[in-house]
Amino acid sequence: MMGTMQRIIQQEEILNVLKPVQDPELRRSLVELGMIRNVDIQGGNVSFTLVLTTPACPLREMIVGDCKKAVFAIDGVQSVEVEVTAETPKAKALPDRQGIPGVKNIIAVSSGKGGVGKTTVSVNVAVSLAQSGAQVGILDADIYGPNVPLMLGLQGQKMPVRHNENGGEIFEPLFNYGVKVVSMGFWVGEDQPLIWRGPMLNSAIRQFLYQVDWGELDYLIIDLPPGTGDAQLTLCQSVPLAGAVIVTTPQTVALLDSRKGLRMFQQLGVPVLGIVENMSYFIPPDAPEKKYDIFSSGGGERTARELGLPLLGMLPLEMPVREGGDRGVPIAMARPDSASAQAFRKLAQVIAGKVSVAALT
Ligand SMILES: Nc1ncnc2c1ncn2[C@@H]1O[C@H](COP(=O)(O)OP(=O)(O)OP(=O)(O)O)[C@@H](O)[C@H]1O
Repeated sequence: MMGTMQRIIQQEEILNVLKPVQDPELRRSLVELGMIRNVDIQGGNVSFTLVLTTPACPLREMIVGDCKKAVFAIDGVQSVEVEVTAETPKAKALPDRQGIPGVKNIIAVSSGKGGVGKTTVSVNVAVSLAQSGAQVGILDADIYGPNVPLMLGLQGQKMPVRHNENGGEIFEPLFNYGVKVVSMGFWVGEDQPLIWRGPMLNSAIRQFLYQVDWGELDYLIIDLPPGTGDAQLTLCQSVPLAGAVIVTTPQTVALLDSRKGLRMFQQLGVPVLGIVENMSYFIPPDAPEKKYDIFSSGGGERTARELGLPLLGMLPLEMPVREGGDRGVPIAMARPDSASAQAFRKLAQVIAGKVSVAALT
């Protein structure tokens, strides 16, 4: 450009305009949280890295937009390039709980009664988190009906075992759709009836938590058995849970049962992230634009309000969800554009967001 001197933009200016931009969930400055890194200025071209607190950040686009707007306000800026990465924070330690080395956040998925879709939610949330780029594991602790192997296409497989230098057994998780998987089903066979009681149950659960080579995980999802029995107690008292999610359907009975679950978590000092309403409405396969409230509407919302918990998500009842489960290809994987897959993805983001906020505040 003839005659005009190009203004030199300083790194300081970039950080100054970014300082007022907040992480909307944490309500704190991105700069102060250390989320802005590697600021680089080449003439009028600015680039930097935005380090989110979870790869499944629900507000990614909004934060990037806010950052760009702030930087473009500086005189002389011609382009802004934002590279987005994530570093998931580790859940807070809890007294008398033993964490799993390398595992940052352990999230329990529970339900008051069976058949409400707890396993379906666990596997689809796990797959959605993995799709976002997170490192994810799932522990199928539903000792009475371990369905995770079936739903993740790993039925009939066995977990490899190796021995450490002291001769102790170390289990290797299986792996599919980006998720490390451990299930009671890999150990005893899915159709083998087993009565788990007292010390045997406790030691089996502890083995699956602490004798598995989980590696580095951002999220370990635990699919709990339904109800509030011994297995649930052992799990909640062993590991420092980042939070529990309660899955319910809109029916009144299911809702009543959720209340018991909530009380159990509260008594054990486990933070409850909120309620998930599954089978909220039916989407017919021949008319995907329609919605039918089969089990009445607003139940999940009402319960969430009564229990003082957030409603984390409402999931449709759709035939491909069940078919995907039976075929061993979760809907989040098989049909990522379907209404259900989108609802699972959104749910996974909401859970990840809440877990990160809890870890950092
Ligand atoms: N949103 C949905 N749409 C269609 N089918 C669903 C949905 N959620 C769950 N199902 C189906 O309902 C059945 C029960 O679901 P699932 O096994 O996930 O429940 P659960 O609560 O884990 O049961 P349990 O713990 O008693 O074994 C499965 O066949 C599953 O595919």
